[in-house]
Amino acid sequence: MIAIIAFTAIFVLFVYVWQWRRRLNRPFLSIPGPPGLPVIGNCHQFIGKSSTNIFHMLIELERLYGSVFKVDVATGIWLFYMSPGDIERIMTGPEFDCKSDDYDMLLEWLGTGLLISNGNKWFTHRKALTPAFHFKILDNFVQVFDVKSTILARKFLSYSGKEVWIFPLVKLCTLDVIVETAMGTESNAQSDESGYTMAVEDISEIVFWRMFNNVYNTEFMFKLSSKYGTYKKCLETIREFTLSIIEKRRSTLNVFDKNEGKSEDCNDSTGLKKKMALLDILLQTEIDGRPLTNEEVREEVDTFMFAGHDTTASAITFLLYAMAKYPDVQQKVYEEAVSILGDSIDTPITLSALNDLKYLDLVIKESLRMFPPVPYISRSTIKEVELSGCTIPTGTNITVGIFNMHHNPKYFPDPEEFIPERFEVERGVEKQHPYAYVPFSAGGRNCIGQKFAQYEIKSTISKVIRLCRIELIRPNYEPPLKAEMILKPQDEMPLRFFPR
Ligand code: HEM
Repeated sequence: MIAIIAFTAIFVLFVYVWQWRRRLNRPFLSIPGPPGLPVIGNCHQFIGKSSTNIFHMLIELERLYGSVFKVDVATGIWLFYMSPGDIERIMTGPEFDCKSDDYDMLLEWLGTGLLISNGNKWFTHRKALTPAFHFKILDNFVQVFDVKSTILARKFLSYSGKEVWIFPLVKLCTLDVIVETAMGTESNAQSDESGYTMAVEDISEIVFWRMFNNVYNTEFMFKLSSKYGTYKKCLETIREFTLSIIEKRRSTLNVFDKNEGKSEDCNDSTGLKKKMALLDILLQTEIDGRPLTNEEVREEVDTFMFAGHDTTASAITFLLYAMAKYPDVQQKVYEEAVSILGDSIDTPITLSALNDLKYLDLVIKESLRMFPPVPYISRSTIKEVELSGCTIPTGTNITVGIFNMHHNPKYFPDPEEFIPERFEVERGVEKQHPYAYVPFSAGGRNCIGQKFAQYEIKSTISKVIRLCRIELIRPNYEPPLKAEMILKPQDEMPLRFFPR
């Protein structure tokens, strides 16, 4: 009797789930995608897969199904878009302005900082924080970029031509930069080997693993998993580091107040504080008619620390690799850097000199095309929308494949060849479709740190290249890639550096 009741209950549940999933799938019938199983959809295809495997699966799915496809993750359908027309719609349409559910996995770490927040909170914070990236402010940061990249270049040379795993070293450098600029706090991560970057590395991997693993999607199951302990430890390390930075800056500002403004941070003739840090805005400005709470400050600091160091580290790492792989490009970058900045690395760099490095601009663009630091971004529809001939219901998760689009031969002929000249104005590759090349995203939710990143990358590369000649560890070495939230070299990118 009990067996019959249990069997009937399971059967009813199965029919219910099956019907519910049929309704869920109905709007997307015209969109192609890999065949799935009746109740779990494509979930089983992601279980046990590493971030490298998942990245390759997404590339393969695009090859099989084209630039629009779906993946059935049992609790919903994920739509993937990889053509410029659709991406223009998604990046500029207010109905796509909301971040998708998978960003929820970041909530405990980043809170609702600028990257994840939506609606009024996002709008007011974005407006208040935009001045922290004003041209005049960036001008003050160039000196920090310069000092920190000199330390990095000297570290590379200290390996005397032996193999160096550059990604961890570059991350420490970009961490120093973001802490000393945006947070206005002295940082020596390159000499003190901060545990922060390792914690970010581990937590990013865990968060990505959860995004594609439906079993551990729920809090309850995640807490039972073997990764939960590491996750909590990482959070603790990150939190401790962030709070110490906020505390240090608060004390500096208190001293500044007591000295009635007589400090290194005095106003200059433009009326902007000479070293007004993003953190100062967070600590001193009223948003929505009130100061930010400690938790709101912490969320933004965590957000900017992460978004501002891991992305630029990825960009610089792949650029150094590209120059090692293409010695003729490296030579041209070197010659331009010496002709504009001189060969003495002690001469301070200026923003206007960086603007004159035109060939380096092309090389950076090409590297961000081939290796976009943010390979995928996700949104959720806030109302029913038409996209690519399909009516998409409210609350559907949509992923934009920046990496895939940047490698599409239709928009970038010979996409696997490194050709900086394709970005020359006369060739007009960017004009062909303005949304075919979007390493910093576009529209209202584009990267607030784009200019900051571009100057930091330019400053770092022009410094390293004037001090070092870069070589691959062996001819034709190709780094295996992994894509979590950030595109990374799976093996930490080994390269060799020799003095000029
Ligand atoms: C090469 C370096 C960088 C790249 C390729 C990059 C790329 C991007 C992309 C694609 C987005 C959109 C993300 C999404 O929609 O989910 C974004 C957003 C963002 N980026 Fe960057 N980023 C870089 C550097 C930086 C830096 C240096 C900072 C801070 C100093 C920064 C801060 C942010 C923030 C706060 C957002 C969220 C903006 C918003 O939603 O209003 N990024 N970035």
